[in-house]
Amino acid sequence: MWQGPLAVPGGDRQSPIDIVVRKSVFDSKLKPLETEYDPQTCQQIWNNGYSFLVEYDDTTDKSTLKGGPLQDKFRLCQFHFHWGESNAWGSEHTVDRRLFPAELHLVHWNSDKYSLFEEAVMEDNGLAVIGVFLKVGKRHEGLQKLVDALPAIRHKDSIVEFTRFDPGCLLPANTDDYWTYHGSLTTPPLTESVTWIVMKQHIEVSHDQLAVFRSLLFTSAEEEVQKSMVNNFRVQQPLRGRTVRSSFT
Ligand SMILES: CN(C)c1nnc([C@H](N)S(N)(=O)=O)s1
Ligand SMILES: [Zn+2]
Repeated sequence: MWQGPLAVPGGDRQSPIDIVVRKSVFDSKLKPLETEYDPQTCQQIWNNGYSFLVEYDDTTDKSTLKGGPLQDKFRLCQFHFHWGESNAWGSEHTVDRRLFPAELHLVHWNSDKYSLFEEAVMEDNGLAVIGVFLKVGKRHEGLQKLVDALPAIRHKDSIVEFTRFDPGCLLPANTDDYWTYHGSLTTPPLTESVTWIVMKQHIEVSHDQLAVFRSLLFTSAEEEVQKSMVNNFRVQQPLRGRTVRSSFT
């Protein structure tokens, strides 16, 4: 799995973490999430050599997240996944040390306070990422359009147009129950600017759909040795005294 700098100098709010359920603190002030995603803002899907990203037009407040633990409105800029080479592991966060085969991240930035992602990524309250665990089970009909696009971006730096995709179809039925804590991006620049919102309820995808994720490559078309894009997750980081709050008892 991707390690990168094991620790960020002075980093005391790194992600991902293990969510110890019995140590999470119920907070009745936590509101339900409010997502408003416009499928028309979906632009392209590309392989960045770590994962594959579906990118949205974030020049206006058309696809937004508010509510939950957030005080401001956040704009969706992209979503991506982390997964393992086997169904036994692959997620970045764990729940009482339980690993899931994959994890979806929907990345948003604070458009009430900042005018660009690049600005927001440096600020404490700059980003909000929704994490959703994936389990292997029945086929996810909404995911299939995305799975069908993956062979076209097999290699690092390949990109294709990808439009009219509603990321809301990837959220679990129940988005009221979540854990939230202050952490960081899990790939470089690892900046400690993320309010994490990890869904309690997972979504199901089929074994075959997940197998297509694993057919992607870390390597570009020019490289002699092709490496399967698997285990693109960071290991859990120390909690360093942080409290994980829950929106449910
Ligand atoms: C620059 N952006 C949007 C990101 N940088 N790192 C990201 C990580 N993949 S994660 N897992 O969202 O922290 S997302
Ligand atoms: Zn991620």
